[in-house]
Amino acid sequence: MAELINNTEIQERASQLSGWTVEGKQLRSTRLFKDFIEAIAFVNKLVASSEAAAHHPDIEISYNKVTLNLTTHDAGGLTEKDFALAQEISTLD
Ligand SMILES: C[C@H](O)[C@H](O)[C@H]1CNC2=NC(N)=NC(=O)C2=N1
Repeated sequence: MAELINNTEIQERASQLSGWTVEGKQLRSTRLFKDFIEAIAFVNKLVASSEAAAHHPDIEISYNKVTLNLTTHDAGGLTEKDFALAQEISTLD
């Protein structure tokens, strides 16, 4: 099982991530798009990286707004898996 990252390191790692905040035991990112079609296109781009990592964001879609939440369920908090996937998602348009 992936190891939990301690709070000090979480803050440090999160400060190096663009567009993500720590909310409780989750990493959260909200992205705004032109419309629903662009929002869904972005969500589709998440499939390949999420499947490759065997790690998947929880996704909220509200018209042109996509909110992603990452946590590691079996570890009960944030692990390297969350930061690695968040970093990769940050590189997507
Ligand atoms: C067996 C499989 O790897 C697990 O259920 C994975 C799938 N995707 C996951 N995604 C996320 N975000 N957290 C998890 O703990 C998780 N667990």
